[in-house]
Amino acid sequence: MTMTSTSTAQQTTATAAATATATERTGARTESAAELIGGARDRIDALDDRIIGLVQERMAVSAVIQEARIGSGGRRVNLSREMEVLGHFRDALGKPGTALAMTLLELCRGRI
Ligand SMILES: O=C(O)C(=O)C[C@]1(C(=O)O)C=C[C@@H](O)C=C1
Repeated sequence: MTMTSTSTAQQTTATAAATATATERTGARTESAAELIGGARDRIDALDDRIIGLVQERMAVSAVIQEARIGSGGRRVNLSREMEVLGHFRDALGKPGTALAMTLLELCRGRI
């Protein structure tokens, strides 16, 4: 055997190492599944960046409303409006939607 040739045993070992790497990276047992998962994770990361940007935009708009209300002599919190927001998310996403909306409201106006 020359120094540059690769035995079947070495190839098998290399393939096993590649599969182990895919499993370590993604939990998948095949390289093709790991590639699909890697691409989908990139899409999720991009979606999460957009969601974070939308949450930050919502916080800024909410602050404008709260400052106008407080500046006019009113209170920061408007519970009837918060019930509408909670209902909107619950109708769209069910019970976890309510929890998500509560977290959004907490981010936008702090804890009551
Ligand atoms: O819609 C309002 O009046 C707001 O002040 C915005 C907002 C919200 O972030 O959705 C924040 C605080 C209020 O308690 C209710 C709702």
